[in-house]
Amino acid sequence: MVHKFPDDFVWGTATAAYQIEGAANEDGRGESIWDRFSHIPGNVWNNQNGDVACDHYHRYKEDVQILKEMGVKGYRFSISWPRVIPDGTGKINQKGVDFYNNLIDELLRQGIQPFVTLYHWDLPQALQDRGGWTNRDTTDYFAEYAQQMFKQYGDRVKHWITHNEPWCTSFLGHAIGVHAPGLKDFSAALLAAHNVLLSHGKAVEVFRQMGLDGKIGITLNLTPSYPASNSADDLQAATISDGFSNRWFLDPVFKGQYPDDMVKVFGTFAKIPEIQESDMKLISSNIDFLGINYYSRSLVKHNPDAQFGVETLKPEGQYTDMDWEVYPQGLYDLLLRIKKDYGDIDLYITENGAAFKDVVENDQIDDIDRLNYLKKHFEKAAEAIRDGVKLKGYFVWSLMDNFEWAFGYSKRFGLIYVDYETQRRLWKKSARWYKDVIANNSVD
Ligand SMILES: N=[N+]=NCCCCNC(=O)[C@@H]1[C@H]2[C@H](O)[C@@H](O)[C@H](O)[C@@H](CO)[C@@H]12
Repeated sequence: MVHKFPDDFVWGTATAAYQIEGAANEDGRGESIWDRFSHIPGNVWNNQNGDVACDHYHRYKEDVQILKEMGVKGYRFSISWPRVIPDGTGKINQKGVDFYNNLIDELLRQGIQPFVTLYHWDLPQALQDRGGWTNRDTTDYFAEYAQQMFKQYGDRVKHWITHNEPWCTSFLGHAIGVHAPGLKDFSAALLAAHNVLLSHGKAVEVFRQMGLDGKIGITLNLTPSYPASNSADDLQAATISDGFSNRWFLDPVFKGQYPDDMVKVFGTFAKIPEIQESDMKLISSNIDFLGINYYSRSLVKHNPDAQFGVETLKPEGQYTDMDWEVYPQGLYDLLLRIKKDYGDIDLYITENGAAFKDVVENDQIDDIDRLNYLKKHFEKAAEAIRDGVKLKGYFVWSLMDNFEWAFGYSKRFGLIYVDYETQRRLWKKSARWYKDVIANNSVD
């Protein structure tokens, strides 16, 4: 069966600064928390780091040429805050600003719409030294940074994403500790989450005040949670899992309040952040679209000995190299749920993709697992659009293999294979297939 997409559907790919740029100590770039974190032995697989990565800082024209050949309509990338404002506040680094000017102009020359993420986890270390996201002042520094970026690029960039995955920024970085800055303090994580959301609201306010022609939103990683049975305990476990993964961020952004049930759950063992009068109004400032990063689902059951009384299961089925279950139905269910519970707002899949082990034979990479993963998820996206969801675009994670955070370069998500020894880019089978999907605007 052929799944057709709307004529103006934005097919694209996504990347992030720290994962692809390299040039970590070049042209005035300041240190980020990921530079610091990745250089501490033990934090990243094989003690790898983003010092060079895909050398995109020097190879961006070649990479934009690949985007052009792929026929993408949009390209989602992030700006490295410490590359443009090395100390996080104050002085601008013109060479850093020029890099993104050149990248944006190159994309527009090739007829590709830039979708810009302001924060994709690489906080300037100078701000971390003052408390980072646990310091409320950082929300003002973020608004200052956002204003500068709107001023520099707002004439050409028409889609802005304030934050990428506040859940990861907060919980992986401040509670679980596997991401920068590597804290293991749940109260700090809740405070960080609040300040990240508040900084989002302040950036939206600045964007509106500047009267820019464009749209602004936020990207949330959302994980639909399913109960292992219909028992009251398992249903409650799924509700708590949904609260932790999804509603802790969706409710403030769209309803201007934290979910009561989760305030009670978290309040039993952590400090709920102090909320000032205008905070929730700012956090729930009207946005133009929601970016959704979808990878997989959670299947859960009640277990009194597990965290929050929730045990995550590993059902039979196919798993990616990240050990994430392949579950396309979760994308459909998630999209319909967002529309039902949070409103009929424009949606973009700002990330979806899969890591599988790639084998190179005669410069060919037959990544049929990744191709089939994408095919199944595209089909579910088409069904959601058919059933009334305003899905406006889909960005595959990722354009190319890159630095996969604590997994280093051991996990490959790219449509394009990167040989890190030579920096050669090789089209995988999935990339050639994606080019055809875009050309036909349909999945067969
Ligand atoms: N509840 N819960 N669980 C949350 C589980 C975290 C899932 N990881 C992501 O969403 C990250 C996102 C990131 O933007 C990108 O920079 C990463 O490279 C990809 C691939 O890893 C994905």
